[in-house]
Amino acid sequence: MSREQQAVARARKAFETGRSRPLEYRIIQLKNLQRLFIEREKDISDAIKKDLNKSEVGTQLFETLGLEGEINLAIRKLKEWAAPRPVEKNLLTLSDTVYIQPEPLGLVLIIGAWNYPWAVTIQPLIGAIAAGNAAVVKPSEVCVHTAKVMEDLLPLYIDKELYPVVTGGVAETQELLRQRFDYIFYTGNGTVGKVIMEAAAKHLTPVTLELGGKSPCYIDKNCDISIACRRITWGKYTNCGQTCIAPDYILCDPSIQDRVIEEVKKSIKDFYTENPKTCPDYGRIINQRHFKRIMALVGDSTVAAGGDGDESDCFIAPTVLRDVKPDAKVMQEEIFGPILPILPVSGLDEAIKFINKGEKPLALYVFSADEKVISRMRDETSSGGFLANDCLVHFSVSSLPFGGVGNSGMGCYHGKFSFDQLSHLRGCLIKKLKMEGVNNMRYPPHTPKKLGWARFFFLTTFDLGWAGRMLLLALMAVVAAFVLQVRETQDSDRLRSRVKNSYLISVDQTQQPGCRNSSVVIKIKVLHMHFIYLH
Ligand SMILES: NC(=O)c1ccc[n+]([C@@H]2O[C@H](COP(=O)([O-])OP(=O)(O)OC[C@H]3O[C@@H](n4cnc5c(N)ncnc54)[C@H](O)[C@@H]3O)[C@@H](O)[C@H]2O)c1
Ligand SMILES: CC(C)=CCC/C(C)=C/CC/C(C)=C/C=O
Repeated sequence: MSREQQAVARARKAFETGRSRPLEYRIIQLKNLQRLFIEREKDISDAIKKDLNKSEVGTQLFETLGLEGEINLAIRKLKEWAAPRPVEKNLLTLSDTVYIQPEPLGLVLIIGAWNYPWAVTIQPLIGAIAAGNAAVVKPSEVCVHTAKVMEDLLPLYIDKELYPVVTGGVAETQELLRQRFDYIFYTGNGTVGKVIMEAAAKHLTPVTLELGGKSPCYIDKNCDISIACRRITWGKYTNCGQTCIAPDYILCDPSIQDRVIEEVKKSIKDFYTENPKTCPDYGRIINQRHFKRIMALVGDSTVAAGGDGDESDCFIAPTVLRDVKPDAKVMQEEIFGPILPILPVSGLDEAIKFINKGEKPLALYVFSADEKVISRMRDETSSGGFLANDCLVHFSVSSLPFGGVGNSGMGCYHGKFSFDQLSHLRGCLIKKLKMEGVNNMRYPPHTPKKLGWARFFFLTTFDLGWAGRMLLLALMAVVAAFVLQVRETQDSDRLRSRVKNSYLISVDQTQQPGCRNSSVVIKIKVLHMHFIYLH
């Protein structure tokens, strides 16, 4: 058996023991993971410094802080998320117990990317643990030092059989992909995303694909350009542009292009000093392959700021390109580096048209003081996430689903969305072996009269509204009081047992059953009614 097969087999066996299921066990694992981030902060940031030249504070701000928040949330909410979720009922199931019971999927494969190696690998793991699964964790081999730290540290803190770390590159990942999983959660580029989906299809394994793409950023004339550019500069050059939701390019009116360039340059200086190369908060390109790829994108456009690089140090200066044409090299792929092209457009209409010609992006940014501009941009385009007047911060909001649409991915996570994504939401209906008469309408022989009853029971909906619900509650209270009184005052055992067990809905229809639009009078004689949920 290969190393990958062994890890998968062990994790599957551990899942089958059932120990990942109790909520207490999940919470212990989450707390242990929390402890890892507190106790091993230095190991984590030293490795990321070597991989991506992120500062210690930067690593906490962009990677571990969010993870700690997600762990806290999962611990606090787990009981609520994992509890049965009562649902509305129809007439036919009024006396049944009807609910959604989240259950673990089984064994999950998590394949992480290199650009935020902890955030994008451990955040799905938090969801997998919370949902009661086992999970094989495959960090990106591109972050050599971080992958090693993850491989060394995770088994010291969390159940190493349930949540093994498998390191390696393409060959190892493909060996993993030949195994059977119950879910695959992949973060990375779309080309590999297709490889993942193909492998998953062989076992009918469902997938989440967290991909990337070109996230547009429209700056309206009607906005505070200085503030807009400060926020865009932060969103673009954080982690040297290697952020899945970084604003990829700017669309703006030609009349504000010069001002935008000046303001971006000013913010670059404010954030990263006159010499970003020596600034501890300015990152590096992950490797020389990506360095060459990014530098080659600049060639056929006009540089307005930066443009220089040092291959030996994987340094590329924060760069702005002006008057960029849609067919320029930099517009043909996700940049994933510190290059910010500006494409002049005549206004909102042209910006929307341009965005809609491309693939659906992971994020879409609009800067405007005009709410109508923001609404039009939102309503006339599609993207994984949508932000007005800021960049990136939606990633930090656990109550928002994070994920792509179309070419930018499928599925979503964060907070409860991670829990739901990695759970099976099992529909449950618990009936009693009583009231068999009600079922006659569905048993042969099928007749038009029975169909009429079935129509009524299936199609009648309770759209009571707030006042109606209050009225029904009051009615139930009266009924309950009546039942109690009956129980107290009637001595007869015979009568008492009849009251306890009877539950009758009698229906008088003013027209023949089977006719549409029949007006219906329902007389409810309820003596023992069990509502799990009254929405
Ligand atoms: N949506 C998100 O949340 C998100 C987050 C981070 C990055 N991204 C996107 O990821 C991309 C950058 O990541 P990347 O793809 O360069 O990361 P990467 O090279 O680290 O690859 C990601 C994972 O895929 C595996 N892999 C690579 N080639 C493979 C193959 N041929 N077969 C099987 N597995 C293979 C790697 O081992 C790695 O674990 C960008 O497009 C970025 O936008 C998206
Ligand atoms: C610090 C605040 C407010 C937000 C963090 C935004 C950010 C840069 C998150 C990282 C997003 C991420 C993992 C992207 C993947 O490529």
